[in-house]
Order: sequence, then C-alpha cells, then structure tokens
Amino acid sequence: MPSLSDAFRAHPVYLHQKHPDFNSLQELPDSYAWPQHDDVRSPYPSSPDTVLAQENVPVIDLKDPNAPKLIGHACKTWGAFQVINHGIPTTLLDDIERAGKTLFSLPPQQKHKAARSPDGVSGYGVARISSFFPKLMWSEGFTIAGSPLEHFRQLWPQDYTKYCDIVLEYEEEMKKLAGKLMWLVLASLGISKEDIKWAGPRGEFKGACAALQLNSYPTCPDPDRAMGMAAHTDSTLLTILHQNGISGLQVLREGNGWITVPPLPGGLVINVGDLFHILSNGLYRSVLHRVLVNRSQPRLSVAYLYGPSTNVKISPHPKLVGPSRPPMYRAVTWNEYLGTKAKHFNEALSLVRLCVLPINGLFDASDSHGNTTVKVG
Ligand SMILES: O=C(O)CCC(=O)C(=O)O
Ligand SMILES: [Fe+2]
Repeated sequence: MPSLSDAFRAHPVYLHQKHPDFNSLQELPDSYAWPQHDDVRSPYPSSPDTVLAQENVPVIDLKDPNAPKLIGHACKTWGAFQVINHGIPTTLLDDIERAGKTLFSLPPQQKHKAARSPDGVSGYGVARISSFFPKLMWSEGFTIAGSPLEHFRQLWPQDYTKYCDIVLEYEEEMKKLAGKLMWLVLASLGISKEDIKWAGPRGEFKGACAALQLNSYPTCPDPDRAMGMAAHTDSTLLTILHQNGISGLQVLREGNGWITVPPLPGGLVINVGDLFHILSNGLYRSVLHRVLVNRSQPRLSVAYLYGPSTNVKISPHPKLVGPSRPPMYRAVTWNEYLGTKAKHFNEALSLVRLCVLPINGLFDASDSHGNTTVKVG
C-alpha cells in the first residue's frame, strides 16, 4: 500500500530550495517581493477586513451541548472555526510550541542537516506549497510524515529522544481529537457511524494518515510586500492548527474579504479541507487561508494535516446526493487527489498567471467518466 509520503513525493508539491538566514536580511530580496499588492492580497474582489470587523471566526466550546449544531453552521458559512475545551492539555501545546521554536532557532547549517532530501517529504525546507508560486514565502517549514527520529538525531544529537516523545504524544492526542471532530462534523450533516464504511466498529478511522507541519514566520523587514504563506486550501479532511500568540492567519469569508483569526490562548483552529469538501458534496467548502508576516514578532504554527487511509476513496456521501443534488466530485484517494491538485494548480498558474488561485473552483466539475475539468476563475 503506498504511504502518504509516496503520495506527496509523487507530485511536485515540494521545492528543495534553501532559504537564506532570515535574520541576516535587512531588506526584502526580490525573490520574496510579491507583485501587485492587490493580486496577492485580494484573489477575489473583496473589501478589506474592516468592513466586517465585527465578524469573527466562530469559537466553539466542545463541552457545549450545542457544539454539533454550531460546528455545522461554522463549516457551512466559514469553513473554519476555533475550538476550546478540546481536551488537549495546555502543557502539550506549550511543549510542541517550544520544540518548534528551538528547532527554527538552530543555526542554518544545523537545520540544513535535516533538510528534505530531493525525493523526500519530511524534514526542513520552504513552505509546502512553494513550488506553485513564482515568489518565495517568508517562512520556513518542517514536515513530519512518519517517524521524526532520523531528522531529529541530526538536529539535536544529544536530546533528540525528548523531542521525538513530544511529537509522538502530540500526534497521538491530535489523532484522537481529529476523530472526535470528524464525527461531530459528520453528525452535523446527518451522517452517523453506520454510514461510513471506512470507519471501524468503535468509530475509529482505521489507518487514518496525517502529517505534522511546523511553520515559522520570522520577523520581516518589509511585511507589506512579503507573504508568509500564500492563499491555499488544505488537501486534507480536516486540519487542526495551533498558533502561538501572534496574529497572521487569515481566512477568506467568501465575497467579503480576509478576516484575521485571532490567536486564542489554548484554542485550536479547525479548517475544512478539500477532501471533506468532496465528502460533503460541496456543502462544506474547504477554506481559503493565508498568512501575513510582521516586522517585530516571530510567529509559529503547528498544523496537523489529517486525512483518510491511503487506500480509501473519498466521494460525495450518498446521503448528501439526490435528484436535486447530483454528485459534484468523483471518488479519489488522498494520493490521487494530491496529483490532480498539483497538476491543475500548475496549469492554472501558467494559464492565468495569478499569484493566488481560486482553488475552490478547480475541482467543481466531473463528467460521467470521472474526469475532472478545470474551471479557472
Ligand atoms: O501558519 C498558519 O497559521 C497556517 C499554516 C497553514 O496554512 C498550513 O500549514 O497549511
Ligand atoms: Fe493551510
């Protein structure tokens, strides 16, 4: 069975490029200067955040009996929400944040010892989506798909086991939370445990795959022309994101503009990913999001990218398909989906030369032979 690493490796999602030492740069190099403010920041005709300043991504208390209903509403209207009382110990969030901070503050030559290999997925490098954009992003990433042991041994020859333990515990807890959230989101669509063939008897998602993505956004000498992470949707079922206390993440409120997701102490951001978008037959759309940088405060985030087992085909759920709502997407494995997205991402990039792509539009059509057609714009 192909692993998720194989799936990522098979597609040009990763650039094996080296960053300079961000801290040594007094000016923004041209390769990091994004053209035309409006192109980068407003992929859709959109008014600035201020118009809807009173609007906030919903914050949902998972202990609230109304949580399923609130989650359904948030997924439908935003594609994202924050959760509190989620059961992940604050100490674990602090531990992973500290591990990330330690990792990214290592000397550049040390970090490069754990660089992604040319045919690899895990390790240190540029943002995952870099290869789709003509400019570089003001961020560094470290991807963990599978065991971090080998890379961590390179980074911290003395205490790598300590960091491995933190990552393992974090992944374990995230997996439980992701399963719980999956059932809550599914329940909000009227789908129960018996309706999902790829779930086990106790509601576990057998063989579910995930990757852990640490992102670091150093302070930037010219933040208005830089981009921490360009607008994208996640190719997941769900993403669980921990951000340190620094703002930067924004989500697109369709038709209205970019809204900052304020860091909430102990809160976690949940994004609807593309695979859930497909599963829900477009009822819950994956959220377009991006990250801005700033001049004085380094930002760190930890994204848990959650998806199905590699052999599971995700398709619009039969309960969400009917005469008035035909299936809008074909069935795909995570691997197949990544391939399609990478291919269309590049086609669209060269076709329309946009810096930011309307990804939500790329997979909206399928014919009876199961071929997707690209819709740009
Ligand atoms: O840093 C963030 O807040 C978002 C990171 C992100 O979107 C990703 O890793 O996919
Ligand atoms: Fe993302």
